[in-house]
Parts: sequence; C-alpha cells; structure tokens
Amino acid sequence: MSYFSISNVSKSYDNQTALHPFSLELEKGEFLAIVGESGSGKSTLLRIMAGLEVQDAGEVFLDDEPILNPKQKIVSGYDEIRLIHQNFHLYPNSTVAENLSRPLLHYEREYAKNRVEDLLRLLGLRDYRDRYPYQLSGGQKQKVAIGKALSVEPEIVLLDEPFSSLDSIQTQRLVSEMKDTFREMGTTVIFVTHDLDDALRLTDNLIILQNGKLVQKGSSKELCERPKTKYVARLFSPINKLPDTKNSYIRPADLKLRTKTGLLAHVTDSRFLVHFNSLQLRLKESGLIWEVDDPQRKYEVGDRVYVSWDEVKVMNL
Ligand SMILES: Nc1ncnc2c1ncn2[C@@H]1O[C@H](COP(=O)(O)OP(=O)(O)OP(=O)(O)O)[C@@H](O)[C@H]1O
Repeated sequence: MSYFSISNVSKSYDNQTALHPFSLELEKGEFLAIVGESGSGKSTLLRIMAGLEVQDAGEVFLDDEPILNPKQKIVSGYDEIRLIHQNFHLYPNSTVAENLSRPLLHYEREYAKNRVEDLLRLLGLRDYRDRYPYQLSGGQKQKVAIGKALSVEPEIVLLDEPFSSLDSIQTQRLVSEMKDTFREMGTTVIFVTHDLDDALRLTDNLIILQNGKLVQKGSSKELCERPKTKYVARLFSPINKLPDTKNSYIRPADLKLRTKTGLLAHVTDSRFLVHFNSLQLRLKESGLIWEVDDPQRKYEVGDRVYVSWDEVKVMNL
C-alpha cells in the first residue's frame, strides 16, 4: 500500500451526493493539486482525509494505519495531518513567535524553542518575530497561520484554498515560497483550489474534480491536450465548437487566421491582452461566434478573415 491511501471514500449530505467513491494513492513527499469549481466536493474530501468528517463508506490510511473519523475517535483529527484553510486564526495579542509556539505547549521547551526558530527561518519571518498580527500584511499573516500548522511537524498538509484572501501576486509569491518550505521538510501536500494557475504554481500533478467525481488525473500537458470533458478543456482556455459536428472543439490558440482559404468570418470584437489580441469572430455560413487568438495583432473589428486549423488539434469531447 502507498504511504497515503484513500480507498473508495464517499459522502452524501441529506441524500445529496457530495463525493462519489473516490480513491487516491500518494507517496511520501509527493505534491498533488485537486482542482474543481465551487461545490465540487473538495473540502468534504479534505476533511475526510484529515479525519474530521465521517464518510459514508471507504477508508483512509496513513503509513498502513487507518485514519479514524470523528465517530471512531474521541478527539478528532491528527497532528500528522493538518488541514489549513482560508479562515485562519491567529492569536491577536500574541507575537508571531508566540503564535508559532502555541501549538507546541506540550512539547519539551528546548525542542519548541528550536522548532520556532526553524519555522521563522523557513518562512522568512525572522524580522517579524516580535510583531503582532495587526502589524502584518495579509500574506505574512497567512504564512504565520501555515507556520502554526507546520509547528507540530505534520507528515501531510492539506491546503483548502488558503490563499483566497490574497491578491494574485501575493498568492504566486507565497505558493512558491511554501513549495520550497514543504520540499525542505519532506512534507506530503494536497492543495485544493478552483484556480488552475494557482495549482500549477505548486505542482503539475493534477486531479480534476467535478460534481463530487474525479473526472481526470494527469499533468497539465496531458489535461490540456487530451481533456476528457468540456469542463477539463475549459480550465485551460475557451473552446470553439466546430460547425456541423456534435462534439468537436478547437482552442482559440490553435486557429490560424489567413486572408485566403478556410472558413470565412468577420471580426466582431477585439481585446488587447498581454501576449495577443483576443478576437471574436462570426462565422459567415454557420453564424457561430468563435474566439481566436491573434498573436500578430493584425486584424481589426470589421475585417474579413479566413480561419483554418490542424485536424490533430481538434478535441472530441
Ligand atoms: N455540512 C453540510 N451539510 C449539507 N451539505 C453540505 C455540507 N457540507 C457540504 N455540503 C454540500 O456538499 C457539496 C460539496 O461541498 P464542498 O464544500 O465539499 O465543496 P467545495 O468544492 O469545497 O466547494 P467550495 O470551493 O465552494 O468550498 C456542496 O453541494 C455542499 O453544498
């Protein structure tokens, strides 16, 4: 059996299925991101993994030991598996160093002291050790919250959208810093998020969850090039339906714009984006509206263009 193993775990609330039978095997030190829209069952799954939620069926094992749920264990949860979410709690009247040492009250004093020093170094918070939470930025507060969870040296860290209160630049920086910290500690990490970009900053090992079901597992390249469903395909870009087909689609970046040969269309809208212009086209014959990338910024609203593509780029979903 793998280091962390989830076997056919499922859960319903009031006869509504939140999680269909879900299985997963992770090795020690592995990083995994679970991506899914709101309500797809991500938090339910993490809470079951952490022993904080009673599942209807299935089992979770860490190092061959069963993780017991709140019905089976008096004090629910485990020091070895820490769940970190957005609504972090810091002690407002305690400094950064005191916040980090609070979970270590029952540990030997010397050990606790060294552990806090290690965490301050790992998290780049040494200059802030004597500050109070109100004197910190949102990103620094979140780092202290993550540090609190890491103080007891968990084997597994479950991140439940912990960065959603931060802006995207803070999130990018924090995710890459945390990645180094987790690597240095050898921690196994599962990160759930609705944002594929955030997920990819941590790892390329992805699971896509939709309506409580695992729809696809793989690297970003595999999921982008061979998505199994429209939902997976749309995580990477909009998709355009080919005329006169039932389920064939093409991505805006895979379309070529020409002044001759192809499907005739008119440019109805153009947006200037960082790396290309995003055009909206109306196809003459079918009337379909398509999105097309124009990396050369060549076309303008009202232009006539011809669109073509490579058959290998067509996705049948
Ligand atoms: N305690 C509960 N009682 C009843 N229904 C619940 C409960 N917790 C979750 N659900 C339902 O289960 C489904 C999955 O919820 P869950 O919170 O796991 O999804 P999620 O992917 O984490 O969503 P979000 O990203 O919005 O947090 C949702 O339909 C939700 O309404």
